[in-house]
Amino acid sequence: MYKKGISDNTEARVRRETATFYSTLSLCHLSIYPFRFQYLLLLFVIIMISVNITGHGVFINYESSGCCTASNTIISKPVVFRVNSSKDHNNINIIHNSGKEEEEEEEETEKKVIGRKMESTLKALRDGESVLDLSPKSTVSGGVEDIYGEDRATEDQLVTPWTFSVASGCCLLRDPQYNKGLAFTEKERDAHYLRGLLPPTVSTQQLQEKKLMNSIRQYEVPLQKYVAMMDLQERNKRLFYKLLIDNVEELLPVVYTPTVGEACQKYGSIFRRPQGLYISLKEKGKILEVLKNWPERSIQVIVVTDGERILGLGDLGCQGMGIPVGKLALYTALGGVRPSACLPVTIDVGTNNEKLLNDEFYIGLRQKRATGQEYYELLHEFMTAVKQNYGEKVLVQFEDFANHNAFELLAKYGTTHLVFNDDIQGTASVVLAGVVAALKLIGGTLADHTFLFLGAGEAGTGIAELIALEMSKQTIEETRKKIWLVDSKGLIVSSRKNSLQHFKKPWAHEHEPVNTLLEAVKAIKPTVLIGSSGVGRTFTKEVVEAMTSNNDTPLIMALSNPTSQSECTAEEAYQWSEGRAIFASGSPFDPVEYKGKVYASGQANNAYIFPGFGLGLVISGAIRVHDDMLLAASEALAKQVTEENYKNGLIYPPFSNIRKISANIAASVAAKAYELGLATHLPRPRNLLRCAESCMYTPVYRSYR
Ligand SMILES: NC(=O)C1=CN([C@@H]2O[C@H](COP(=O)(O)OP(=O)(O)OC[C@H]3O[C@@H](n4cnc5c(N)ncnc54)[C@H](OP(=O)(O)O)[C@@H]3O)[C@@H](O)[C@H]2O)C=CC1
Ligand SMILES: CC(=O)C(=O)O
Ligand SMILES: [Mg+2]
Repeated sequence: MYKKGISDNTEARVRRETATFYSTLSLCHLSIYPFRFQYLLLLFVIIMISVNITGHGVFINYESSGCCTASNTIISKPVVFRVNSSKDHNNINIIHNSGKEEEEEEEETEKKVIGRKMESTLKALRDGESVLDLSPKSTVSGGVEDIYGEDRATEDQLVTPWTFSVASGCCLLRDPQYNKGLAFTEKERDAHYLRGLLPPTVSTQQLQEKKLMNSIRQYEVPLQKYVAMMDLQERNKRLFYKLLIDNVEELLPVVYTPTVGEACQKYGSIFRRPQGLYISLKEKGKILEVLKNWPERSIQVIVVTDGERILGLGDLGCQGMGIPVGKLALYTALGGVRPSACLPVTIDVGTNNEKLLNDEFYIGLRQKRATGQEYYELLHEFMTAVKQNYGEKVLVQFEDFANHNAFELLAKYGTTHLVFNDDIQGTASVVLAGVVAALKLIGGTLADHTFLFLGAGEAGTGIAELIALEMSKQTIEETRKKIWLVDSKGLIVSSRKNSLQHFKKPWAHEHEPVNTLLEAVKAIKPTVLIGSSGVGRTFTKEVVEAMTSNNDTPLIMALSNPTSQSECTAEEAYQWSEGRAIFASGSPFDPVEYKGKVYASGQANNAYIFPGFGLGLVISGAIRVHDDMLLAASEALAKQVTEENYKNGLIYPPFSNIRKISANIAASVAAKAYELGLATHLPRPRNLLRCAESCMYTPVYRSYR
């Protein structure tokens, strides 16, 4: 209903916005003020045209467009504010279309009132104070506070700071952003033409949550739970995020690894409605237009995959979409980035997965993967269009690309865009945090330990590099010597140097060739063993026993996802090490009982890092990612591990605290961005932690007038 075209020219945009405006407001309860409405409508259309014609680039979508009728913020005519909440709080440009002298005085008063409200809110933001009005009285349909509530707190783009309209009737019930289902009050049912469309009961969000959790728990098959959660996300976003936040430990394995892996494998069959943008070779030359088809304008985080290395499941082509969708759900639930600022993207250049190519339900391009120039041209067009459409500060997270492209894309766009590779950098940060935390249990400093990796790809070499960087208070070449990696051809040693991919070369140390992991463990005698091969059950009994015979407390991290690809299970790690191993894994395992003692293992997953990391970039307005920010995130995470966690053998804090953890990570990342001169939201808020907390999206229902 809101999408009327994809053309980017001014005329089409005005047409589209005008149509949007009509269709939205025609559903509102504006008939109470018929006169005013027509007058406002006319003024609004004039503003839209003048603003577009004058090239101010103002683009108001249905969500942020509004009228004053439902508001008590004393605005009697449309005024469009250009606000940069970060750079210059006093510099609020007001673009209006008055020209009527008799209204000027009234307008001046309005501007002052709104200006004062905005200034106080911005000052609160700057000082790191809460700007949230989470009282049940807060409204969607009116009030400057709403605009600067957590939904908009991280924005520095154009806003209309009074009301934004919400559709009525069936349209409202079908709009997942505003739908509250049975929780619409009697008053709202009257005001928004919902009478008869809902059964008489008025529910609370808490009761809805209880009911849904009950029904999700009835499903025994994880994929059914996944589909139920996706259904909810498409029906009622606030309830979806409330469930996810309040039941994070239970639902993370449903919307994320391991279940998301199975969902991607079967995505063709379970696909219902688009959850993100599909950009295929067919869209070459038109990617900017495709981006404009997405209903949200104010995007802050994009997670993009080309589907070639989905978890440890290999090439799933276009069906990899489940990954960006899942990662962004975590950006919101765990990191507080508002859902409308998140955009999942799948780049479809074909697939080399024969099974999918022959699957009649496959949803992607039915061709072999494009490579070389064709591939890089499409990616380049995408990266250029992203910056053009969303600006310099949109974060692009590369996810689950194969390593032959991942390193190159990161290096290429790291200097021109705000990019982050979760598999290389996020994983490195979370593992470094775990290792640093584990030092309390296994003793020594980082430099005292010897590391052996099974898997020398994105995750393996990314982690190795960050550990080396952390230690490189000495020289990095020296510290690298304590880190060894095994790939599918055995231990990476200097005699293999000529045939190695570039990212493996720094790890080719002097040593005779070693073919197997077990031989490598015996030869290198690592104190820390990290699995990032994507191949399950490779930490065999012999390997774990060899680690245990060399170390009192071996640190064993089986990072590969999903659970089927984990290098060993928690049960195996504790049994084979006779309860001595400190164990963490990429996908979660239930606690294990061994000889009367219960062992709870940690989840070494980049989900601890990327949501808070991204939030830190957003609140500081960072324009580039720097390795020191990864170290800062890692340190912030390690600091969240409590004595009690250590006592239980845990090297990560529980996910149930993830919002607090993310806020701390965000504050540290933002602090580093300011320190490095990479932040653009100036002046720097005095209290970054409070600022981060204030900006986090909270999915409680708003009341609508
Ligand atoms: N827990 C977490 O947060 C994360 C977990 N992961 C998981 O880590 C795994 C790997 O990801 P990533 O590094 O990006 O993948 P890559 O494809 O980049 O790397 C895989 C590496 O494993 C090696 N390998 C494959 N099979 C074997 C084998 N049988 N024996 C020894 N080495 C082998 C490959 O060797 P070669 O180069 O010779 O082919 C390659 O070096 C995946 O399962 C992924 O889900 C990834 C990111 C985050
Ligand atoms: C967790 C993650 O990013 C991966 O397994 O690829
Ligand atoms: Mg990944």
